[in-house]
Amino acid sequence: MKKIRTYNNIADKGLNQFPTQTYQASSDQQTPDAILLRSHKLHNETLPKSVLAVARAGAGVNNIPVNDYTQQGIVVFNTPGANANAVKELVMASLLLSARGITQSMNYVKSLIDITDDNERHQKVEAGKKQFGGFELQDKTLGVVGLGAIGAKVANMALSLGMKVIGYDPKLSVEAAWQLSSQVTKADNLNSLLARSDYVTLHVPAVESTIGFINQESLTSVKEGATLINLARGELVNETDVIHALDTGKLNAYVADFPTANLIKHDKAILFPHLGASTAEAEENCAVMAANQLIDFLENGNIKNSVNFPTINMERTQGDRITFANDNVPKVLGEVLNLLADLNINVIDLVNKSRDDIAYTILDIDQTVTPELIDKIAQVEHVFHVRAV
Ligand SMILES: NC(=O)c1ccc[n+]([C@@H]2O[C@H](COP(=O)([O-])OP(=O)(O)OC[C@H]3O[C@@H](n4cnc5c(N)ncnc54)[C@H](O)[C@@H]3O)[C@@H](O)[C@H]2O)c1
Ligand SMILES: O=C(O)CC[C@@H](O)C(=O)O
Repeated sequence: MKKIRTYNNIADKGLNQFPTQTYQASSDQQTPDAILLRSHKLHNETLPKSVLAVARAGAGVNNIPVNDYTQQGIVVFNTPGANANAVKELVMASLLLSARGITQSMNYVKSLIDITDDNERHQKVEAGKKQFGGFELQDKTLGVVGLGAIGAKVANMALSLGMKVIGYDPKLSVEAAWQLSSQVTKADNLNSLLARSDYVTLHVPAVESTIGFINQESLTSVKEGATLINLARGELVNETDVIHALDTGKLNAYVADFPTANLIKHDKAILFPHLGASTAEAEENCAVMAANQLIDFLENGNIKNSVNFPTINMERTQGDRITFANDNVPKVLGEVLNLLADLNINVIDLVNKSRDDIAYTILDIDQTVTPELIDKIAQVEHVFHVRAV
């Protein structure tokens, strides 16, 4: 029986991917083979030694100490693109909420609750609406920072709203570039995008180079009265500097998915409770993708959509399977193959892939894998994880 420890609310459709005859998936598993989670922070937790993999049902993995896990041979997965449409639609709402004073005007209407006279209400409605006059999005410029799964969808959506779109992504993958309309103008750097955009939306991961990258310095480039939308991660902005920009009018509004005490107090902050991926569809997409990636890894050793291990796949045909991970240095695979040859074990099939400092191998052999054989491979220099699959 394989065991999956869950954190957060994982969609049933995802949990149902685990066959009940062979898997137990619940929040109280003490010796799990894998972890399935959403935003729960793992930084201050010690994982049981039994854990082989951690799957994030979502995009961002900044709640997971990926580097530590890599050293322990724990494979970390995410679910690229599975919630991108949900976030894109909340960006569309963010644009409209900030352009049209929608929340403030709705609050105004609610304040008329005690008026019973239809004429009086009508007069208040007509007189009050001038406070909430807004702007149209058409012909305005949206700057999209990060053109991955979400950013590309946002850029294309904004074009269909009649906006001009500028994008900035110095690490744009070929796959992501294919998703992007040719009408998106490329900015050479962040400041050039900020200087030309009426609305700026952030769609980058929270990593060393992006944490706090919206700060006093970058905000000086921002167009006077622009709106900043941040449904990516709170850590991307220096909160004090953003609040100062709101106070001085440099920023017209800050729309964010990450409320803090200071932002909640601010009239120009429009805040959601980390709602970007909270649609039934996105939650199911993420949970199903994460569960299936875990199943394929636990049952076959295959790796798809990992953020720390190479992508690797070998179909199962015959024989017993071993997988091992090692430091990406010469001769390790050769030594393992020599060891097998010395034991008169024939290799039926083999795939070896590497990523940065890690190499990972799937081997099918013509004999039963014994604990002794696993021990012998584990003793080969630079091998740090071996498993009979
Ligand atoms: N609010 C939510 O619920 C929610 C939901 C999904 C994702 N997110 C956040 O959004 C982020 C992006 O998600 P995604 O699915 O588009 O990820 P993605 O990996 O598909 O795209 C991220 C893009 O950012 C680019 N990038 C990296 N550093 C950059 C930099 N310094 N400047 C410009 N571009 C840079 C990458 O090249 C990549 O194309 C996630 O990491 C996560 O933090 C939030
Ligand atoms: O699980 C969620 O609700 C949020 C997920 C989101 O932050 C992500 O990075 O994909």
